Amino acid sequence: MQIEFDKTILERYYIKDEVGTGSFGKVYKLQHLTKNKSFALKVDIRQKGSVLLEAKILADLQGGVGIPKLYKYGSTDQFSYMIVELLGPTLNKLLKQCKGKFSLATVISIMLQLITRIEYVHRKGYLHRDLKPHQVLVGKNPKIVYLTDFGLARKFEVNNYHISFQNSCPRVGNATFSSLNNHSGVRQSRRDDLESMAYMALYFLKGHLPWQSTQRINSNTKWQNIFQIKNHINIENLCFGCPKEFSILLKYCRNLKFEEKPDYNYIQSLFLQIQKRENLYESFFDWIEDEKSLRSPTTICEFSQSLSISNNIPRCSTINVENTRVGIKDEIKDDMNDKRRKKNRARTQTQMIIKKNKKENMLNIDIKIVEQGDNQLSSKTWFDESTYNSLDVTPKNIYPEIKNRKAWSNVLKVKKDKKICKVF
Ligand SMILES: Nc1ncnc2c1ncn2[C@@H]1O[C@H](COP(=O)(O)OP(=O)(O)OP(=O)(O)O)[C@@H](O)[C@H]1O
Repeated sequence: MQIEFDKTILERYYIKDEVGTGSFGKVYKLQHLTKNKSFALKVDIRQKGSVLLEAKILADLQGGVGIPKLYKYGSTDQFSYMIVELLGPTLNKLLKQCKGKFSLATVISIMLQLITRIEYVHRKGYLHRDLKPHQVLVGKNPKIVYLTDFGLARKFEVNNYHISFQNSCPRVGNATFSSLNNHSGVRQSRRDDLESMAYMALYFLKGHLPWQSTQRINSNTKWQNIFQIKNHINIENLCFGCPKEFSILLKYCRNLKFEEKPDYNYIQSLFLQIQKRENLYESFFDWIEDEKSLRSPTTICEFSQSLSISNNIPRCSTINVENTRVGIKDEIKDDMNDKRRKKNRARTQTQMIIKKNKKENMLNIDIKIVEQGDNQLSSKTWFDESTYNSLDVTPKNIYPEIKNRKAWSNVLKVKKDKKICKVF
């Protein structure tokens, strides 16, 4: 359908490009004729008034951080529309740009903001009911994420009364990120938004959810197939490879009662816990250019050594320990102010790959020191012999499962390019 835009909406604006399409309509970039200002125009071509309903909800939500500003809404003979703040790409688009996965630091930075957005919407008495990566967009400031598309949002609290429990309700929203209760026809409440949020966190970190399929099937079959997998998969298997807090979060969301107010601070604290433990940046986004360069590590040196072992090493495995603290020589430490020291530490990673060669009863240790981004101290200065000697790596860090310290009684020295690495 070709839209003839009404002059009364557009007398001061012109439409530049289409910036998105959804199931209810299209979104265009709108440019002011004289001022250098752009907006987004969301148009409901099916004339069902869904954009008007969304605009009214958005009007109620105005003032929250990460909630798009609403400028105007109304309808013409042909369509209803709203003019809102023009935002940047969706997280789904950014995920594709970042090769299908976000780093742990980025996932946490996103989730810390998203939980605040959801809490805000809930505080205003609304449920979003359709959370997915397409609905989260970055703003002009690419470090701020916005929650959008309130087309399916509804009140869960009217005159301070929580809506009543119901089952046999029609499913609402999208199947991939839907809560189990929504799949089963249970009326949505705050807990369902949070369960969707937990699936988003997993999706961002792993790049895929086990129930996602590229098969073209009708909507009903899709909902059913997804439910089958989502309902039967063990949470630990689903969260395999992610920090333990991801499974704790999902269990927490699934155990919330229908009317229960989620503990948003607790959820925040789970993510902050990971951030602290893994020594991650507080606000890190893979899609920001200079942060991208930080993500492409430069290998400074690699060592390999085989160690004869007679003890029982629990199992043959490869362990990649990232973000291990790397010691810095004292005089270099003195040169650095606190901020720089923190930055340098966060930008350096020691990766240790430990493989047990079962047949020969040998333990192969590969140590790789990588530096992320540029440092004021060049890698040559930084990684001299004494720096290697001060590597703060303990067997426990390297391989926590090794109980018998005898296996490590030998100090392992690895010589390569006249540099010495000492692993205690
Ligand atoms: N304010 C905005 N600024 C820039 N692009 C936007 C904005 N709002 C939406 N978009 C783009 O338009 C797309 C569709 O918008 P939206 O999700 O609001 O439409 P919808 O019809 O409700 O979609 P859905 O099928 O997801 O319910 C978004 O995925 C996004 O790419």
